[in-house]
Formats: sequence, C-alpha cells, structure tokens
Amino acid sequence: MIVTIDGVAASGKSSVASGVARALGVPYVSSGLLYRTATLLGLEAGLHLSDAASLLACLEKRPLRLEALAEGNRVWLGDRELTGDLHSSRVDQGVSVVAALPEVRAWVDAQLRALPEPFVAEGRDMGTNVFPHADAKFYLTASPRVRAERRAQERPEDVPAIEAALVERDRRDTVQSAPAPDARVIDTGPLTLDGVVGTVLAALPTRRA
Ligand SMILES: Nc1ncnc2c1ncn2[C@@H]1O[C@H](COP(=O)(O)OP(=O)(O)O)[C@@H](O)[C@H]1O
Ligand SMILES: Nc1ccn([C@H]2C[C@H](O)[C@@H](COP(=O)(O)OP(=O)(O)O)O2)c(=O)n1
Repeated sequence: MIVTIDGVAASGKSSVASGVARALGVPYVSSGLLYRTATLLGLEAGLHLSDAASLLACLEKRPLRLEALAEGNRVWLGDRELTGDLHSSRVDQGVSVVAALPEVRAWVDAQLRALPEPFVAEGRDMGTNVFPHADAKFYLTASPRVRAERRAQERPEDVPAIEAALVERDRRDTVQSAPAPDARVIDTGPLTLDGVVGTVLAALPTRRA
C-alpha cells in the first residue's frame, strides 16, 4: 500500500506523514529531504545550484543514505548525519532552484520508486508524478500566515520574514505542486495535528497497510 501526502511548504506534510505512518506501522519517506540533501551538498561543494551535471556527479559519487523511519527521516553521508543541516535558511533559499532541475528530479524519483511497499510518501508530486497509482492521496494546505506561525516555532526568524520566504517558495514550486485530481485536499489551518492525522486515517480505503 502506498499513501501519498503532498502539499505546500510547511503545511504539515512531514508531521502528518509521520503520524499516519506510525498509526499504520509502516515507514514514511520525505522526498523534500532528498531535494534538500542535493542542495546542501551543492552549496558545500561550491557549485552553481543550476549546474545539473556537476550536481548529479557530486550526488552519485557520495555514499548517501535516507533512513526512512516512521518517527522521522534521517539522511547520512557515510558516518556524517546531514539531517540537522537540511532545514537552514540557505538550503530553504536554494532548494527550489535544485528541485527545478529535471536531472535531479529523476535522481530523487528513482530512489523513491526503489522503496519496498508499504509506505507513506510526502512531498509535492508524490500523487501526480511519482506514485500516480497510490492507494490513497492527500494534499495539505493552510494560509501563508498560519504556516509561518508554525515555522516560527522551529526557526529563529520572525513570522513576516518566514511568511515572505514561504510565499516566494510556493511561487517557485508551483509547477510540481499541483494536487492530483484524485487527491483529497485538507485545509490544516483549523485543525490540530492529531486532527489532520485522524482525517487522513479515516479516509483510507482500508486500515490495512
Ligand atoms: N494542524 C496542523 N497540521 C499540521 N502541522 C501542524 C499543525 N499544527 C501545527 N503543526 C506544525 O507545523 C509545523 C510544520 O510541519 P511540517 O510537518 O514540518 O511541514 P512540512 O513537512 O509540510 O514542511 C510542525 O512543527 C508541525 O508540528
Ligand atoms: N516531491 C517534492 C518534494 C519537495 N520538492 C521541493 C520543493 C520544496 O521547496 C523543497 C523542500 O521540500 P520540503 O517538503 O522538505 O520542505 P517544505 O515543506 O517546503 O518546507 O523541495 C519538490 O520539488 N518535490
């Protein structure tokens, strides 16, 4: 069984995917972390983030591993854990450029499609491009202000600055961020995290994984 959870930036995709995966007893996988990993490694290597060939060469020769646990995803480069470095503002600012590169999208998609079922996959295009035959599809939204207020709990910046950055990233990610026609759209604004997880679980075709 594959469940896809897509949505705009900071709409709650990872937290909801983790809650759903834990309830089902399956892993979840964060596709955004792979785009973030490509961005971080490109920045650390001093590459131009639009230089797809160099970026891909850099990714393919490194011992990268995505640990897709239900409790949270972790990314490793050999023995070095990258996870804590993947949500910095500089990665936030560069990631849309990297995510627009078809070569990088193909690299991410190949890794995702190699995963053994069952799992929950979250990102932007899980239900549209990567797993169009998923058993259940969801798309999370919330207003920019609500999302910025949530992110402000996790980041040192203030709400207006985070909100402006989110709106800009939404704009740059528009192409790959359309909901699948068969996705159930959930406005998470008026709901608690548990409320969103419960809404997803209640809408699954069966509770088996
Ligand atoms: N109703 C809600 N639905 C989803 N996330 C929520 C909700 N209320 C608060 N949050 C919080 O919003 C923050 C952003 O969620 P996250 O899962 O990181 O989003 P995304 O993966 O879409 O960037 C997290 O700290 C999460 O706990
Ligand atoms: N399937 C995906 C997942 C993420 N992306 C891009 C779009 C986002 O700007 C970045 C980071 O996504 P991530 O889900 O980690 O972060 P946000 O929820 O947007 O804060 O990657 C994508 O293009 N396709």
